[in-house]
Amino acid sequence: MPPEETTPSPPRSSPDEPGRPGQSPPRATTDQPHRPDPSPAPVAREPRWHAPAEAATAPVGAQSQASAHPQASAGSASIPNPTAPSTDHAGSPTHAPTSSATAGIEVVDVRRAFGSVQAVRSMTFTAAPGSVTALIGPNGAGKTTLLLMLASLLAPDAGSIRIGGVDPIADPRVARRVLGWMPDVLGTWRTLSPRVVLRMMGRLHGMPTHVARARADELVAVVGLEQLADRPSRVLSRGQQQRLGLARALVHRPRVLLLDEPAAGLDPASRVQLRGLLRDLATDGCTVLVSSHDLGELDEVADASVFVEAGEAVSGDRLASARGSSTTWRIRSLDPAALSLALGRIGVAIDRIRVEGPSTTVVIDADAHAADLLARLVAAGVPIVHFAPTVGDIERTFLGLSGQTGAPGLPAPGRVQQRGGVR
Ligand SMILES: Nc1ncnc2c1ncn2[C@@H]1O[C@H](COP(=O)(O)OP(=O)(O)OP(=O)(O)O)[C@@H](O)[C@H]1O
Repeated sequence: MPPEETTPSPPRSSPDEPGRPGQSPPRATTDQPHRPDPSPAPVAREPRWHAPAEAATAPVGAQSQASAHPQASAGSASIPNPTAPSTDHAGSPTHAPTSSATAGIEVVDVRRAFGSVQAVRSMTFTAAPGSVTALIGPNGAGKTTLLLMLASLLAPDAGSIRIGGVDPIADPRVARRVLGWMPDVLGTWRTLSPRVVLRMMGRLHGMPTHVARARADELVAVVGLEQLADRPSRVLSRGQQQRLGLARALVHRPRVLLLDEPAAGLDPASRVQLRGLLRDLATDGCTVLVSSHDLGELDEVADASVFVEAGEAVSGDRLASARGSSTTWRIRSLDPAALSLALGRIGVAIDRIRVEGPSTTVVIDADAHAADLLARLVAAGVPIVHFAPTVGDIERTFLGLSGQTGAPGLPAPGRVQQRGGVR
């Protein structure tokens, strides 16, 4: 059983260890009882929370619904592949058998209602192994409901789900060996320390005591909780609880990782570290599906994205239209006057240019035109120090879907008047 279901009633906080607010068990999002957590699993070492900077800043791949682009990240060569055939602590196979063709997430026409509320209307998408897929949508779109169904904690009314080739509804015990689940709010034993919580999770996953102990020690370091590892969990801050929640999801080295708002409450440095960890896990072959409202974060880490609106995946046509044909680029130069002059000489239409403090923004129709403009500015001797879109692909698409542009005050890209040298 997951800790939130088996957690004994929390004792009162002692005076020297005051409990933190908001540490009650997770919100009830289902109308069904949660099922037991996944069982055992194997393996060796782990990508670290303190990931290499280059992995943390890996560029975003092409963002497209229901497509994924496995992306190699630097600094991960020594990390073992969690999808490799594995054995249990006695040397016997423990993972559910999966083929590479079915190792990711497959969702076909999944539906779920709560009474008269159709939370998930019709969801179809895939998430590929070795990639981070973003799950994006406004409040109430159905993301958490979908994740609960993927995590085998909520039965769909209709449709088909495969997690690593396993049907989580028909075969939840096997599915739970494959998947790791990090809910948006951590439910845990408030009086137990993170180290003990992780040991218990290891034992619940079927690990022998000494293996569970070693795994807990390892994970405490992976998520950077060494200093608090032996304090009661109730003293953890929101961000520290997130770290423990992630460690808990990783205990059995899952091949599919489902994360609901994992960066909530994390400080900026921790967010960078989380991105590095997720990239490393994906590089190792893990299928990572992450729901978040932090579109900038997702733009940094995701290889693919699934946009959800009113319980449905947004169609490719709508996504293409939402992305629009133009992008606003931000340019900074050591010599702003030279930049303005050069933009005029190159023939950029005045209505596409906007000066915003030390930056200049320019609406440009295509990446190739942006590259051409940059080359011309450099050739003109303008000392450029920054040249990038004002928002990432995911954010631009989300804003397009919600009818907003990425740059307040600028016309919507699709409505920019077509004149001037750079489109
Ligand atoms: N247990 C429940 N009983 C009744 N309605 C529910 C239940 N869980 C979710 N809903 C409803 O289903 C819809 C989808 O909720 P869900 O939590 O999946 O959205 P979400 O996309 O995760 O939202 P958010 O981004 O705000 O977390 C909402 O209208 C919500 O009110």
